[in-house]
Amino acid sequence: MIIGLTGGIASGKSTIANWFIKNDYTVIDADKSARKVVEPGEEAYFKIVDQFGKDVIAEDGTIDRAKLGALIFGDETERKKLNAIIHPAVRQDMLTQKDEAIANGKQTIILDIPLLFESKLQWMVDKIVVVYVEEETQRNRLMKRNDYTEEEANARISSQIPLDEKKDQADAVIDNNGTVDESIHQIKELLETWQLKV
Ligand SMILES: CC(C)(COP(=O)(O)OP(=O)(O)OC[C@H]1O[C@@H](n2cnc3c(N)ncnc32)[C@H](O)[C@@H]1O)[C@@H](O)C(=O)NCCC(=O)NCCS
Ligand SMILES: Nc1ncnc2c1ncn2[C@@H]1O[C@H](COP(=O)(O)OP(=O)(O)OP(=O)(O)O)[C@@H](O)[C@H]1O
Repeated sequence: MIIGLTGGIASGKSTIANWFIKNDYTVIDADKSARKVVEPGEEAYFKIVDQFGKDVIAEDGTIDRAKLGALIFGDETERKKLNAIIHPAVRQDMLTQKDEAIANGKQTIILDIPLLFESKLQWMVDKIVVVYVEEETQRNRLMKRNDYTEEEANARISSQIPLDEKKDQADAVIDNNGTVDESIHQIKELLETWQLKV
């Protein structure tokens, strides 16, 4: 079964995904693919420099993620331009990894895709799990993790579909407002219900 693991920025997807990885499940991570496809020399790298200028190149030649983030979060037009460059490459990379996992006999494959709903990728998965937190908790965790100001956190949160809306479209919801242990308990219940084998 192909599971789409989604949620919002800092809602706890990686925390849940790490539990799956520790328990030998196959997890394919869209954020990781998004980093890989913009490495120097990749097609998307050149397109980004063409589109956003040389200012977004860091001293070591890689894309300066903080600079690019400052340009696109809070500006929908710029964000759409970046998405149009990166998303097709990310999708292709994830599909390749998924096919490899299937060829290797994996029973359950978890696609960790933050923008599953925004990018309308429901077709890629059999079931959707949303990692949910209330917006205040999300903002606080994001500010703490990334050392963002409230304004920086809000720009990122408001560039995504609200978690309340995503929750309503999920096949299952992990409520991550409580402790990590409480969330893990919910995953274990889900594994039982859906009979998910490694
Ligand atoms: C703008 C970039 C360079 C900022 O990098 P940074 O290291 O600060 O953030 P990181 O990549 O770790 O993303 C953190 C989270 O931000 C959110 N996010 C990232 N990109 C976007 C976007 N285009 N729209 C809405 N939310 C986004 C996601 O929840 C993601 O998990 C980077 O996020 C990026 O390249 N974004 C475009 C690609 C993309 O959409 N990635 C998300 C999954 S495919
Ligand atoms: N149940 C929890 N209790 C307290 N802190 C938590 C909990 N779950 C996650 N966190 C913390 O909140 C932050 C965000 O979690 P995590 O990195 O897993 O989110 P994410 O959804 O993967 O984020 P992103 O989309 O930005 O990659 C991290 O600092 C993490 O340690």
